Amino acid sequence: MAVYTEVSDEDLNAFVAQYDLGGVLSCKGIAEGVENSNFLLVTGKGPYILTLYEKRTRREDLPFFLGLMEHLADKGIACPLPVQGKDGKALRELCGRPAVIVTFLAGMWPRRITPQHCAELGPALARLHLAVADFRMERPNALSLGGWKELFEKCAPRADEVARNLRATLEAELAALEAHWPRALPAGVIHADLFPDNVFFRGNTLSGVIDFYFACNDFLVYDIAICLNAWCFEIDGSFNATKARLLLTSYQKVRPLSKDELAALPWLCRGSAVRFLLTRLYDWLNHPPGAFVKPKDPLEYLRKLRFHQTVRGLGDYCLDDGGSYQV
Ligand SMILES: Nc1ncnc2c1ncn2[C@@H]1O[C@H](COP(=O)(O)OP(=O)(O)O)[C@@H](O)[C@H]1O
Ligand SMILES: N[C@@H](CCOP(=O)(O)O)C(=O)O
Repeated sequence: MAVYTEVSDEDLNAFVAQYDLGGVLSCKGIAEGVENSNFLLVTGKGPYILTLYEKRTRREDLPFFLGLMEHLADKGIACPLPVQGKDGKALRELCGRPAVIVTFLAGMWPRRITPQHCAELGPALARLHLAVADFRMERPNALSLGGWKELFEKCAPRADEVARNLRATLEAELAALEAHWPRALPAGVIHADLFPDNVFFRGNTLSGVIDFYFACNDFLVYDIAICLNAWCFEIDGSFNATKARLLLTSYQKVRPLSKDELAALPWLCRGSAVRFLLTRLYDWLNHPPGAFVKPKDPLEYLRKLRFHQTVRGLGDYCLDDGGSYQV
C-alpha cells in the first residue's frame, strides 16, 4: 500500500494544530497510489487528504504543483485545494518529509471504463487545458525524450529479463521517436498522468481530478495521447475506437484540435506508451522485495506500443468515420 512513512499520533496532532481545522478525529493510510504516502484525515472540520511527499517527488517542484492546484481550483476546476495553515503556508514538514493537507474530493474512480466515462473525460481535460493558459509557473517535462533515454540506459542491461528483445525494441523505438517527435504544437501545462485512478466520478458524471504530481509543460495534445492509452484499451489489449472517438469529439467541443495536433497523435501515442513502459520497467526492475506497493505491469504498455506501431495515420484508429471531428 502507498504509505511509506508512518506518522505517530503525537507528530500528527502537533502538525494538525498548525491549521485551523479542529482536532484530529481519525487518520487512516490509503492503500491506493504509488508515489507518495497518503492518509484520509478527518478533523473537526471534516475529511481531508494528508500527503507526505516521498523521494520521487522533488521538493523544488512542490510550489509548482501546489500553485497549479490553487490556480485550477480558482478557475472552477474540481481538484484538491492545498489548505493553508494559520501562518498562511500550505507546504510544511512532517516526519522529515515535505507534507500538505489538501481538500477531500468526493467520488470514486471508475474500475470499469465505459464510453460514457470517456465522453466526460474529454471536456474535463479540455477545460483544464484552457484553465492553465494564464498559469505563469513552468516545469519542463522531465519524462519526455531526454528523460526516456536516461531511463532506458538504466534499464537496458536487464530489459530482456522482462520480455524477449525488449532492449532492442526500445532502442529502435527511441530512435524513431527522436526522428518523428513534433517540434511545434500548442503547448501549456498538462496533467501528464490522467489515468482512470486519478479521475473521480459520481455516477456517470465526472466529479474531480487528482494527482497533479507529474504535471508539466508540454504539448497539450500529448495529454490526449496519454488518455487514449490509459482509457481506450480493453483488458484483452484491443483498442476501443468508440471510446477514443468519444474522448476526442467531446474534447473538441471545448477546445478544437488543429490539423497538426491531430496528425501528431499517432507519434504522441507511441511516445506516451514508451514513457509509461519505461517508468514501469524501471520500477519493476528496482522493486525492493517485500515492498508494499505492487509494481505496475510494464508489458501492458509494450502491447499498447506495438499496436500504435502498426498505425500509419488517424484512419487506422478508425476515428475518422462519421466526420464527427476535424482532421
Ligand atoms: N483530494 C483527494 N480527495 C479524495 N481522495 C484522494 C484525494 N487525493 C488522493 N486521494 C486518494 O488517495 C489515493 C492516492 O492518491 P494519488 O494522488 O493518486 O497518490 P500517488 O501520487 O501517491 O500515486 C487516490 O486513489 C484516492 O483514493
Ligand atoms: N499512472 C502511472 C503510475 C503513477 O501512479 P499514480 O498513482 O501516481 O497515478 C502508471 O500507470 O504507470
